Amino acid sequence: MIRDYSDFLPRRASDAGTHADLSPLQALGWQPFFAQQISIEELSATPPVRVVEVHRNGLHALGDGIDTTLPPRADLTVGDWLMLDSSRPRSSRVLERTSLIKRRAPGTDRQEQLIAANIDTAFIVTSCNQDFKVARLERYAALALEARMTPVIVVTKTDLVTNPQSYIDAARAVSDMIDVVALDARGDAPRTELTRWCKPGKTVAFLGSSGVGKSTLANALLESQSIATQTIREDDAKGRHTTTRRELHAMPNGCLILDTPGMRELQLTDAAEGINDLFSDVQRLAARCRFKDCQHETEPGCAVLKAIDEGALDAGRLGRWRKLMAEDAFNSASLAERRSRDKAFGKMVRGIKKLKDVRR
Ligand SMILES: Nc1nc2c(ncn2[C@@H]2O[C@H](COP(=O)(O)OP(=O)(O)OP(=O)(O)O)[C@@H](O)[C@H]2O)c(=O)[nH]1
Ligand SMILES: [Zn+2]
Repeated sequence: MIRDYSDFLPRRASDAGTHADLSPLQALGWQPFFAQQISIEELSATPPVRVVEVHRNGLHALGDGIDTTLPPRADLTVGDWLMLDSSRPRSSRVLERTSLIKRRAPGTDRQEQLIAANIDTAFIVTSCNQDFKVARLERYAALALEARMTPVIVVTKTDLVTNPQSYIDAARAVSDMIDVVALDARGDAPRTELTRWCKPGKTVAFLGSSGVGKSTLANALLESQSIATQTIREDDAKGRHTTTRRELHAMPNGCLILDTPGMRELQLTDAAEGINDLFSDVQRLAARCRFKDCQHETEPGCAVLKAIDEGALDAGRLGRWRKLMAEDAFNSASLAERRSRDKAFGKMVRGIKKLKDVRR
């Protein structure tokens, strides 16, 4: 099948404005952070390529004059940079990432699933309807902070409610470190409101449930209709999971955009730091409790309970913090368990092999 990648590749410099200054690699999001990891010899033997799309049969990767498909690899995801070893593509070295989004895969085997790598800004998208849930915003924000991305909350569908301000206020309460943008995703607003995070050579991603307008926002920034969108169900405002692939697209100015499929379930794993960063208000209070190991339940001298009593902290927020910490601890512990089990199993297999070799 021949695909048209013209939509991915940045347009000619003449209609791209600032993008004229970018080298072909920079136009794919190449940054000094990656260049620092390689030697000149490595660069000439194995040129860098970026995974721009993940599909079932492989990974589509682009580089300077390179357009190739690599076999699928569980340790690679969209946005990754690797040094392409054309004789042994499977062994191509993956460069250290500036950021990595992962989650615990849905289902019973608590495998870690890589969602995207090397994203600078994460637009966390929700709408002024039943999708709007503070707990979900906190979950995504903790994930973004843990992944070392800049989170920005985008509240769409402001045109569908008479009082969008209540949604905006609730979104602002998630963290005073996180910017909140509220808009109608279908008009010019995304371009005027979101472009300050969309600089040439940077990579931004849209995260959020199905139907909240991620593809609509991406299309607005891409100034095209290349990503399909679909109306949501009227009864519960749920989307129809229109976006199924994870794929990078280039904006006319040379910023890269990742549209992700709506995630039905987002379980945090290894995200304690992100959760702590997001709930720094609770952390700050907890530091003032009389007991170091205060559980903020019934202890005397508990600064957290005092703040709730005085109305300075919302009891719901404390409850959600507890829940995320517990979930993260559970998922991380079972992941650690699984890793050590796999290690022990590997050791046993190697042991048996050795034994066989000796017997031969
Ligand atoms: N009125 C209104 N409709 C919007 C807005 N943003 C998106 N929509 C509509 O909501 C529906 C879903 O939008 P999409 O952009 O497909 O949502 P998505 O988040 O990409 O959904 P998935 O691809 O399923 O994950 C479409 O019919 C859009 O036109 C908005 O701000 N206002
Ligand atoms: Zn306490």
